[in-house]
Amino acid sequence: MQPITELVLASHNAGKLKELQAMLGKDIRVRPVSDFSAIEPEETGLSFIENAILKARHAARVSGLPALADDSGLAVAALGGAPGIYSARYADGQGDAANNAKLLAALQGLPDAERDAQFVCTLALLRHAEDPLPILCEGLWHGRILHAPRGEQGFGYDPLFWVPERDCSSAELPAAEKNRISHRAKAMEILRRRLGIA
Ligand SMILES: O=c1nc[nH]c2c1ncn2[C@H]1C[C@H](O)[C@@H](COP(=O)(O)OP(=O)(O)OP(=O)(O)O)O1
Ligand SMILES: [Mg+2]
Repeated sequence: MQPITELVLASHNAGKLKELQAMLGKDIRVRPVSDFSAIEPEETGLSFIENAILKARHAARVSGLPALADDSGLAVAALGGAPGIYSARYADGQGDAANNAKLLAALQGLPDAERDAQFVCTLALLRHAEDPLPILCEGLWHGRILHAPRGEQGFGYDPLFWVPERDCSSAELPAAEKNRISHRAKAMEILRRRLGIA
């Protein structure tokens, strides 16, 4: 396989872009898809990986570059895996604070033992828009949903996600530490191996 030296990151999420850039930027020249197009493709897939592929395909098409997409979310056991692939749209597009408030309300009164959750990250890398064999990677990060937000780092659901192996919320982890142990870090480790830049 031809080595990849430049790629487009198929995300419009600033927090995610920052993490992906920090994880890849030293080895590969990365550019956000917003350099090429402001259009966000509709995430019509029924799985993380389908949505990752359709975002990467769109970015490859508008940029002419290899494209990496991340489709991720939070799966809460007590909610049957919700919000899952709908994590970004959980509170109907009103943003992170509304998503977090809705999640806290949905779990109100549940004890810690019933608040298990995992972050899911899927990555899809397409060498070009018609790539018939995308590189697909996934990473999971187990934790628990807090009763109130904690911490200022990160983005999305980080203030509500308790990280048992560090005894803090994921919004209390320094960025470099989150980037070593998160769902995204685990998926990225697999990708790096596949690309031969491990
Ligand atoms: O490390 C994380 N820490 C906190 N929250 C996270 C994380 N990783 C994903 N999440 C949440 C954010 C969003 O509610 C959803 C992803 O939705 P997802 O569609 O993949 O991304 P998005 O719409 O924000 O940006 P884009 O699709 O342009 O990449 O999961
Ligand atoms: Mg999205």
